[in-house]
Amino acid sequence: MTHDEAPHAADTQQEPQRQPEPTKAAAGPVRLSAEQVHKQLPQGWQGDETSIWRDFSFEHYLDGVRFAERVGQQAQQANHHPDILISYGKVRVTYSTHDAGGVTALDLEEAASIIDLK
Ligand SMILES: C[C@H](O)[C@H](O)[C@H]1CNC2=NC(N)=NC(=O)C2=N1
Repeated sequence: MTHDEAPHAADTQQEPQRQPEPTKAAAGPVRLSAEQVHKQLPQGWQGDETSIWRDFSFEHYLDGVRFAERVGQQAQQANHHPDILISYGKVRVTYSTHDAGGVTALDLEEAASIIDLK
């Protein structure tokens, strides 16, 4: 081997063994920013990056109870469960995605849909 054929340092370094990319677990719903939530709030809803909520008014207490039952049935179907506060003449429904620690598209979708249950 002549002098100018001496191996360069780079030639002797082994390429680092690239580790295979770990398979990513299925990504859960993505937590939205306060601005994203504000822009996408369905009509009648209010909230921030931690949760969204809406008050539904009822003439009779039991109408609110029955509405809450319908919301609960849909929540079970969707596997996405809001907090439901039943008061006299009013039901407050609050959505957040526990698994994401904030508001996600799931919350916005469910919120937009439950007006049809009134
Ligand atoms: C295991 C079960 O599917 C999860 O805990 C579901 C159930 N319902 C849920 N409801 C809400 N609001 N947020 C969640 O993250 C959630 N996760």
